[in-house]
Amino acid sequence: MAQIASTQLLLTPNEMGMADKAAVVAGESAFTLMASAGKAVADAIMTRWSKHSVLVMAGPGNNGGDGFVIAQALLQHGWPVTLAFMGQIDVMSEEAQAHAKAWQGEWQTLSPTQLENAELVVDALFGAGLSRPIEGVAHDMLEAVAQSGLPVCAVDVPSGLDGETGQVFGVTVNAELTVTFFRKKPGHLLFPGRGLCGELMVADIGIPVTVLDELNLQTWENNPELWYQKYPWPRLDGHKFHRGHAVVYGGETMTGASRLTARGAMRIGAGLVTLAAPIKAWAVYATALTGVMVAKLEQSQETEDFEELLLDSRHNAIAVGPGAGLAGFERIRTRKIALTALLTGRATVLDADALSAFSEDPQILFDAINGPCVMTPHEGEFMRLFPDINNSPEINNTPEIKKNHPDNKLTRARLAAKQSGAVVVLKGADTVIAAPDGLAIINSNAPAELATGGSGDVLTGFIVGLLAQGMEPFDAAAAAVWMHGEVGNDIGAGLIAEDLPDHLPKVLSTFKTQYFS
Ligand SMILES: NC(=O)C1=CN([C@@H]2O[C@H](COP(=O)(O)OP(=O)(O)OC[C@H]3O[C@@H](n4cnc5c(N)ncnc54)[C@H](OP(=O)(O)O)[C@@H]3O)[C@@H](O)[C@H]2O)[C@@H](O)CC1
Ligand SMILES: Nc1ncnc2c1ncn2[C@@H]1O[C@H](COP(=O)(O)OP(=O)(O)O)[C@@H](O)[C@H]1O
Ligand SMILES: [K+]
Repeated sequence: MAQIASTQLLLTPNEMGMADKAAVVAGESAFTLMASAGKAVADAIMTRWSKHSVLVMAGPGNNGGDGFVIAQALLQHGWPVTLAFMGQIDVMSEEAQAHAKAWQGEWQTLSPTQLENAELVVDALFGAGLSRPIEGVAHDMLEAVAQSGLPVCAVDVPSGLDGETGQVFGVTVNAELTVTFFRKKPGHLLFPGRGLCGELMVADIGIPVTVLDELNLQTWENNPELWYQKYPWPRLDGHKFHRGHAVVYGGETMTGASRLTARGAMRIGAGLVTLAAPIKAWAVYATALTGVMVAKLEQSQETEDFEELLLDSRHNAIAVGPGAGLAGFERIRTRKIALTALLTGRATVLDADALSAFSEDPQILFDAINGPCVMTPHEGEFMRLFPDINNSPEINNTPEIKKNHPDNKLTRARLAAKQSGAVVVLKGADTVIAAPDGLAIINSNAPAELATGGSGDVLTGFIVGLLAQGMEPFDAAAAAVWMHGEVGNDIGAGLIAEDLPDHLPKVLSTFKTQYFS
């Protein structure tokens, strides 16, 4: 995957530091890298804004070094520039000192009063080297910038934002534009970080792509580049059995949920979809569904009937959870149905009630996962199923506290995948898809309109539909999440879950034209 989609790789600040060092070892000069970084930001500023009175805030490390380059470039183009420095020049890196010496304007010491005459702020206080919450004058300054409402261009990250987790260390600013270098960082895509960066630009500063080979990177931003080659397009000589047969379990009360799942599975191309439902609700399903077949599960022997249905090995992918039921005895039935699905060893998606039904003893569920499995919890379901990951004092107190901090959504999803043996799709505005072996993808194309009842049920349908067509769980989950986001964008305002499956064909056509013609 790394070679196919190198542009989608995400580097933590630490990994970016390693890439930076490897580039220097490979013959790039640190001075030139910093010059290119600063120039890229200055160019972006001059493209976006007309000549304004600029305040460049330069911090004590190389982020501040970039600030000196930016200030000088803008000054040379006739912009009125004030440079506000915080730090000690003689302890800065050689390249930062060299660029600081090249600054031909006036120096000032960082202070909130400098905002009075500013029309635009360049934030080069802290970048990848942020190591603790911001305090003192830097804190006051960032707070004053935030309150001023002035437009901000952030260098690498808005200062205070942790590029690894997307969390804020004490205080930060809301940037209108963020220019980062070489590759994005997870913190640019994970909330709240994503909401603080404004428009995000990635500048090529001359770091050779070959440095990535040495880094064993495992995190990507979701994009078809990652999985389009494995996408199961219908074969010219194919028939419906080549496209798999998905089985969706439907409960007795919330019948809409599993119907959305079944329709999602059909639309994404499963050859056949059977919805298996308890007899009490059978008529509802049978009346409402046309292309989807409905199988009856007799009263008091639903699990046995479900098991029997699955004896047919053509039923190659199963979804359990949407509308499965948690009230009273339904909870036990949902558990049994989920375990029956997992026992077949066939590709299974577990969502919603199939996750919550195991909140008291999740290990029973994890022990049953021996085949390809995708779990799609939202935050609430995740908390119920993985309380250890969220609350364990061990996790909060390890030396790697930052990496394992519960606010690190990427780490939480990875730990959950490892613990359960399933691909975990931790949903939200910044959905993370993680595999038990540590590979992870952050999704970034989903619009807020997707936050509506039933939208997750459709996602489950997309995933099971791709699994039925033979896609591997990690790829199927990534592809489905991306399609879901694209469909959401396509529909836009007014979106309801029912629309999602029926708008998929348009998104699929665009995808097909782009990647397969
Ligand atoms: N990657 C690339 O390819 C390239 C990267 N480049 C640029 O380099 C940047 C990374 O530079 P960097 O490593 O020097 O870190 P940076 O963010 O400037 O801060 C470190 C300083 O801040 C201090 N400090 C930390 N936290 C603090 C706090 N809360 N409150 C107060 N102080 C605090 C810390 O002090 P210490 O922790 O050591 O006490 C240290 O002095 C990167 O973001 C990008 O802009 C480009 O130039 C070229 C190519
Ligand atoms: N603010 C948001 N921006 C983008 N996508 C979102 C947002 N909130 C939720 N989503 C997506 O919408 C879907 C909601 O799923 P879920 O919470 O299971 O809802 P339901 O159970 O009603 O189907 C998920 O795919 C999630 O990633
Ligand atoms: K910054």
